[in-house]
Amino acid sequence: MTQLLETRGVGKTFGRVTALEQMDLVLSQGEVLGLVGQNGSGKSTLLKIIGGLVQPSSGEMLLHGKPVRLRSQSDATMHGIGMVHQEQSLVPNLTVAENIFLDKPNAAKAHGLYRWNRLFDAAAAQLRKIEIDIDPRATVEDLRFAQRQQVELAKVLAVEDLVSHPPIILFDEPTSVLTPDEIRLLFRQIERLRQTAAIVFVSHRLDEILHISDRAVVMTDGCKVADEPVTALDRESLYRLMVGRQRTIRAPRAVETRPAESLTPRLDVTGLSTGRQVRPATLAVAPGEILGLLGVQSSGAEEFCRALFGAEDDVHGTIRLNGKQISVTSPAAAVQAGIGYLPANRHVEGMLKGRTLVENMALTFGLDYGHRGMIVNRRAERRVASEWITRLRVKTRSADARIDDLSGGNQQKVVLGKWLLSRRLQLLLLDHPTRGLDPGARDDLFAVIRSEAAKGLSVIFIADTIGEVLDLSDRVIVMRDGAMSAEYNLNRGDAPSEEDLVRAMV
Ligand SMILES: Nc1ncnc2c1ncn2[C@@H]1O[C@H](COP(=O)(O)OP(=O)(O)OP(=O)(O)O)[C@@H](O)[C@H]1O
Repeated sequence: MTQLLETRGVGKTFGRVTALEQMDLVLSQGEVLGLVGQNGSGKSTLLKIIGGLVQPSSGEMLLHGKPVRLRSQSDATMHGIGMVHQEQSLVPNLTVAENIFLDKPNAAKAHGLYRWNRLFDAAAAQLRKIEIDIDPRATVEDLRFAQRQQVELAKVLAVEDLVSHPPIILFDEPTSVLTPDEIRLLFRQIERLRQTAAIVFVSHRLDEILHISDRAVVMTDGCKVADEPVTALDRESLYRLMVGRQRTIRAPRAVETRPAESLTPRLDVTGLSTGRQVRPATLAVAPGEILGLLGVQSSGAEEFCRALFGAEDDVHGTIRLNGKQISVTSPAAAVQAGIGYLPANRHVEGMLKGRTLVENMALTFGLDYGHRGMIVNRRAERRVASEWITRLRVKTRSADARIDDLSGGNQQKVVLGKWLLSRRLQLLLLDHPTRGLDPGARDDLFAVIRSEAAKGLSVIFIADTIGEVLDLSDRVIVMRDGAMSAEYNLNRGDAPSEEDLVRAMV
């Protein structure tokens, strides 16, 4: 196999934080390298260095055997290195075609100006290449999230046609926001690319790593701790290498530990509908119950949760919390009533950028720890935030670090902590809470949710996978086309097969 890229002793420090240490890695043409590691272990940093976005603090990189210094992302692009980011990198008010060629300075241009027809034709060819039917003239902000993700892929894969040598394509957790169909399409592209390119694929889903990769590299605290062909690995051994401990298998919750049904429901919803996607729904959730919602995208599950949080327009129906009717006209009203919501898109809705971990965590319920009326007790806030930072194993140098400086998965934990530290929280709505979490962190999160539920917190959660729903929930409701299509009470012994659930979903 031809060696395309080599990193020799590459390291990166951010102030006092060492993100990457002495990384030696070889990438060859025709191979898919699966990169795994706990949240904050340095995977994104390594990818960003290879992709030209971050400059290493030490070590060197060789491309086709020659030392190279990549000064920017477009420098990397011109060397045939493309990267699909965890967050989308498109410019919303430009067309699809402009976005695809934005970082390719000379494409479809004459005297520095676009030749529009040529640009649109070239973009159409790139979209066709990856079997995507999107108008290259459309403005990106008018596209749905999933379509934007596809444009992102087209943009990156356009580097194939830019260089005469084999490209290097980096995927940083590409599947966490994709539906199963979109993942299949992505994997088809990776199989096609495998013929010519070298690929690095980061995912927290170990099954995906084992399925698509030839080799797996495991990182811990910025160091490479294993580099093995996937044929020598299975789910368990990969988990152990990553997390450093064996998986704890959940003991089934005994039925009698569940709250009696005669209790006033924590949440009682009658005829709740939203103008666009949810048809009138009636449901009750008991105190301490964990209800899993399953559905394909556009099933209405997300909108249902957002409606409960006052974040949807045109909501009808009645919502009772602990028997009392409440009017959830805005997220502020929902918070006031004791309802929390972890959004799937934490970067847009969940996080205060530029602020510290404590500020983010104390944002909503800081006043719970105030004394003498409205005066906030900063010391108490800090103490409680620090307790949750420890409990959720957030990897940070300090509670006063800026949230921006944390890895994606650790940011997710902070946004969740913001709700969990509340003393008044009655109902927590979790929209894809495990997105971006490594498998160990996911198990930790489930343990925390179970323990809070045992203390009485009611939880409704939308999971990434059927396995997660079955793992965490007491009861599962499947939604299809805005209505509830099936219900299974796992604590009462219902044991739906994956096939049952999929049938109810589609
Ligand atoms: N710009 C930055 N400033 C300060 N620290 C940073 C910065 N970027 C990353 N770090 C730190 O470097 C370490 C590695 O982060 P990185 O994002 O590479 O982890 P990761 O393995 O990709 O994590 P995740 O799985 O959560 O995405 C973390 O401790 C993170 O806080």
